[in-house]
Amino acid sequence: MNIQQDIRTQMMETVKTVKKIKPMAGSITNTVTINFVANAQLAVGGSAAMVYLPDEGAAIAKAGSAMYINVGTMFPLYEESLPLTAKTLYENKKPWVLDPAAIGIGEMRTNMLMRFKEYKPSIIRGNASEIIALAGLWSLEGGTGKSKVRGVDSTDRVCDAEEAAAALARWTSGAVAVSGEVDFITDGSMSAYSYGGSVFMEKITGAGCSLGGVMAVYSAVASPFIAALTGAAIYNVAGKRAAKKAEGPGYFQIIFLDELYKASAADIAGHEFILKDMQ
Ligand SMILES: Nc1ncnc2c1ncn2[C@@H]1O[C@H](COP(=O)(O)OP(=O)(O)O)[C@@H](O)[C@H]1O
Ligand SMILES: Cc1ncsc1CCOP(=O)(O)O
Ligand SMILES: [Mg+2]
Repeated sequence: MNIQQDIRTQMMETVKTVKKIKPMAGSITNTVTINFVANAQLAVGGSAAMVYLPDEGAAIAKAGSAMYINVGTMFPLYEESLPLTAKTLYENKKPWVLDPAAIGIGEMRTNMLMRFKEYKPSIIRGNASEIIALAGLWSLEGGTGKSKVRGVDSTDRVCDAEEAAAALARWTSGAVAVSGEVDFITDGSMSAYSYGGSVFMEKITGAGCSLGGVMAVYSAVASPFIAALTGAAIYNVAGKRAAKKAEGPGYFQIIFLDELYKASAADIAGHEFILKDMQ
């Protein structure tokens, strides 16, 4: 079996296993898109639990199979919740996904993201500007000191974030997914470009956040690279199909959840992605 086929088989297994065993991936995520994240996790077959308090973060980190942390909206409480939860995940060897949403805004978000460096998230998912800024904050190659994130949006191209993504993945020994028109996923040695989706995904809030939540669900049953690539692929498939039925972002968001629910291992069999060896 060639490597592309082997990876595709692992992605298909990941989709099937999640639907079968319904792994629970808890979240501490932003208040803007929290409902959409939970719905997306349920749509692919996972189980969701959103928490805020420090002891709940630590408890759900231990009880769940994986976890999702997104720093999109900060509250004073998180100064305690976030490091404690990340530390618990790291010490208990639980896979976890970090979305450095809105990196660059405010001192507390910067401090929290700096603390996560030692707790090595299994998957880091962000748009190009967020990935470049996180690599900069962690003093890794490809990063820049000055964030070009515009609020939560990217002003960089995915291709400009490849070096930063690979450096972050090598630091964590995990995977990094850079989202955009074409998604780039890397574990620092093997990389993939995943195609599909829709421009409507830029016109709704939470496409990126919910993708991170879904990657957390997949990380419960697969390696970081396979989990991240499977998440990107299933979003590419569902987004492309939803766009054929929608005339605007409102209906797109609804129909996208239906397409996410319907997307199957068989759809991964026909999904377009290209592998690239980074070494
Ligand atoms: N122009 C586009 N065409 C197709 N898919 C897109 C486009 N922009 C974003 N996406 C998809 O939307 C999802 C979220 O990506 P993105 O918008 O980059 O994240 P964020 O919302 O965090 O900025 C990903 O699945 C990505 O593939
Ligand atoms: C608009 C906004 N503001 C703070 S968090 C957030 C949600 C961002 O969601 P996404 O990055 O998935 O579009
Ligand atoms: Mg985002």
